[in-house]
Amino acid sequence: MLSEKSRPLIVATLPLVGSRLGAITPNFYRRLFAAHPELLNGLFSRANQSNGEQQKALAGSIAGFATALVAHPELLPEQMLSRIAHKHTSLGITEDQYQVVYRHLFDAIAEELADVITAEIAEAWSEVYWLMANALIKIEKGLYAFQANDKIWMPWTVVEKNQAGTDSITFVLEPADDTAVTIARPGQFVSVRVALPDGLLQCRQYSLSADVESISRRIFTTKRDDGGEVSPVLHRDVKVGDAVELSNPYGDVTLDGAGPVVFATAGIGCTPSASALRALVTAGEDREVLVLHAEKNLEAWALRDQMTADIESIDGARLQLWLEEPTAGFHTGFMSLEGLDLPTDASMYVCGPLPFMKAMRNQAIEAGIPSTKIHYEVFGPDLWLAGTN
Ligand SMILES: NC(=O)C1=CN([C@@H]2O[C@H](COP(=O)(O)OP(=O)(O)OC[C@H]3O[C@@H](n4cnc5c(N)ncnc54)[C@H](O)[C@@H]3O)[C@@H](O)[C@H]2O)C=CC1
Repeated sequence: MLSEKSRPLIVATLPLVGSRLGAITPNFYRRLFAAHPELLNGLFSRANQSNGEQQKALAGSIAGFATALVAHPELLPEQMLSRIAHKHTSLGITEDQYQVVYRHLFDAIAEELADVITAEIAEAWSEVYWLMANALIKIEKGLYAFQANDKIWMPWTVVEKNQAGTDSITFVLEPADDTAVTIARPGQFVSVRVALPDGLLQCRQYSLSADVESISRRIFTTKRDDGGEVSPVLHRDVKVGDAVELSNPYGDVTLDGAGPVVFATAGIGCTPSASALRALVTAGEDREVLVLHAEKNLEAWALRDQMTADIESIDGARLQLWLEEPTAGFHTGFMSLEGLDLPTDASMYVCGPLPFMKAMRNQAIEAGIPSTKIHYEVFGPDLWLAGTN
């Protein structure tokens, strides 16, 4: 809980700190990587450092956390913390790293706010930082303890590499050693760590796309991002028989409970809903499921065969498709919920490009689905949660 002493100081300085975060976060990362260059090898994304997205996400989450604390000093923003904790654990973040981040972040704040900062203001912001850090440390300990092993990275052997639609590939992997495997939940992701051509280790999170309950294989599907660093290596360089490092499964946007479900997905964002559909089929669970999917054209849909077969075998499952390229029998253009018969008691899962998710969430709320029942998965730095709109 934020102390009564700190609260007015945070309220008074939040606009100023918020307006200077654009300078504070790059200053922080400069300091952090100067002192710990090893963090760039296998932890932080080089691409998101150079395009500035990591800085924006950090700035947004500090501001978002402080804003939430000021509004409700007795509550911690659980959903926000849970999302960050799942991402952190998939990268192997440890408790001691919070102290390292604290030192460099507060040195950066002291430098960038030198004209206004006082010892009292610094102390109030320290309190905010440690409220957030300690809450994350606690959640992350619980997530690590839940795993079947205490490893961060495990070697898995690629046993199949299958083209999936025009731009994606489905990788099927088997354990390369005898580390105990955690059973995943539908909707979860793993971090995948590969060496780039220049030797730097880099990780990305990919949703499991099928058979999440298996302990003998992992399946994920990834779209090639030509401007990216990791998916081109996976698509071009990783061959059947190669070992790839995977984390344990994480992610809190999972298909739980019973009742009607709406999946609204676009592009490669279909992967978590594909694993959820497969889980329903495996469990022999029939329930009302509305699958809404959007693509450029039919050929681009990475998991078309798997998802259409699974939808057909679930009693109560229906599919509606939007294609940007006009195609007979399907909606044309971007997805729209207008005029659809949405079950208003449904849980809704949204995944795809950020503008798509924002549009779907707004439209679903208009259509009467409560915001608490709308779940979304963001890949990459969490710019939406960060409140940058
Ligand atoms: N790599 C992965 O395994 C996963 C990636 N993602 C995320 O999905 C996103 C990219 O997916 P892509 O397949 O490349 O998407 P894309 O750019 O090919 O777009 C897919 C579809 O999204 C819809 N769309 C695009 N912009 C829209 C807008 N402004 N409003 C409404 N609808 C819009 C369109 O129907 C489009 O055909 C990335 O942000 C990625 O982070 C999500 C899940 C898994």
